[in-house]
Amino acid sequence: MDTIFALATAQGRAGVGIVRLSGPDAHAVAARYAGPLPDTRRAVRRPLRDERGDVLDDILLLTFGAGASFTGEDVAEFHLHGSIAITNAVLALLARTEGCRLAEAGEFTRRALENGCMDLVEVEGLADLIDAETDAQRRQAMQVYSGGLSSRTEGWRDNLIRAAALVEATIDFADEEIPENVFPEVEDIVARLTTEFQREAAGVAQAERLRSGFEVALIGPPNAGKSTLLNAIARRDVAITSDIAGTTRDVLELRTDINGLPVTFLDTAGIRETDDTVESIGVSRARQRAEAADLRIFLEPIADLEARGDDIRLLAKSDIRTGDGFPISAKTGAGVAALLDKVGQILQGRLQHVGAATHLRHQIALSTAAEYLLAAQEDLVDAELRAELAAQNIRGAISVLDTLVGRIGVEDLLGEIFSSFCIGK
Ligand SMILES: Nc1nc2c(ncn2[C@@H]2O[C@H](COP(=O)(O)OP(=O)(O)OP(=O)(O)O)[C@@H](O)[C@H]2O)c(=O)[nH]1
Ligand SMILES: [K+]
Ligand SMILES: [Mg+2]
Repeated sequence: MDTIFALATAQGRAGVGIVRLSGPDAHAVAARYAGPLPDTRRAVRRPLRDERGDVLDDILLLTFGAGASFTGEDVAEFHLHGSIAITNAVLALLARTEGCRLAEAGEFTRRALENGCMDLVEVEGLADLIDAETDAQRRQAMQVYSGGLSSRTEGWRDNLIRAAALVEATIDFADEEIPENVFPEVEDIVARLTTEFQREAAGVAQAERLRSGFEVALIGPPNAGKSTLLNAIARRDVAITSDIAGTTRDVLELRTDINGLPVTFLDTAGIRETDDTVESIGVSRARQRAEAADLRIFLEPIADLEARGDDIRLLAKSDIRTGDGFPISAKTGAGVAALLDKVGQILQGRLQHVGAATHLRHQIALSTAAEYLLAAQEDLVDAELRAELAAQNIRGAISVLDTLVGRIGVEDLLGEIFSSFCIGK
């Protein structure tokens, strides 16, 4: 097994830069360049010298023992002054060191997984945590990372193992007398978990949206004030505005954070019939993006674009108009904060159905497990005759749960999961 190393902190100039080593030689290499090792988990200040004895930096040295580190292996950390020259010199020194090599993307985490320090779901949670940009994203990632789904899965698995064992007992003892009728309990477990898996799977779509960010489209005819509203939301001049109808052609994206939710507002071309080739491309893009968005804000109704459930209908330019709709004046700013609150509330409301499952991979696994259990429910209708099939289907659901947490079939999934990791994680 190689000893791997990488810069664990971000590239570039910073107060501190941390180089992490993991593997069988991690401690020996640390001792060779930074003097005698302190006890594990005790930080000491040391000169870090290259092979000629030249001091590269004055560092904080920290070690972790195998079995009590992030990767499960011996680990050493060099806390360097975060200068580009220092980190480069230290990385070059380690690259020249026999038995050491630069880690691949995600390799530290992969070792943690292989050594049983984390399961697959926790690895996904860690990736989400590192990618999190808003508070709600951080909370969701933290819940996955800290094992919410993993422990739920453990519980489900225990229940299903019991259900399968009960059914199998009726097969094994078929000729003898069975002490009691076990099927009501089995039916109960299977029915309960079917519902639970379906409910969990249904929440994933919105959890995915929270990770990728919600899109909210500003829609209306030309000159309705969409671009002026976008600028008011941004509090700066993002979009060109004018009293000329057809000013906006491309879709403009504005990333915002509304009460911890990642929300991208889309300013779009005013929707109308037009002979102008470029404008008509803009209009069809506006329609497409409006269709796909999580929420639409209509500055004025559009005849052939139906508003859906939560979509918001504005009374735009409320400083010069009266009528129905949520009053907004992008010009004076009146109503803009209230509109953002409303958008935040609507999107937050959609997250209430998010459970412990948050990735498409979880959704697929839980839906598949639910299908096995539905089949088992059918078998149980005729339990005396079809006990064997019922047991098989319950076992099928168990093995899907095992794949979910990476107990089996991990290799197939690793490439995909680790593709999102950076070097040093
Ligand atoms: N009085 C008033 N005028 C506004 C308001 N919002 C926009 N306007 C004016 O309405 C005109 C059109 O504004 P835009 O923001 O360019 O409208 P748009 O919907 O983006 O137009 P297109 O990009 O052409 O589809 C400009 O002259 C704005 O100054 C408002 O709240 N009050
Ligand atoms: K305009
Ligand atoms: Mg515009």
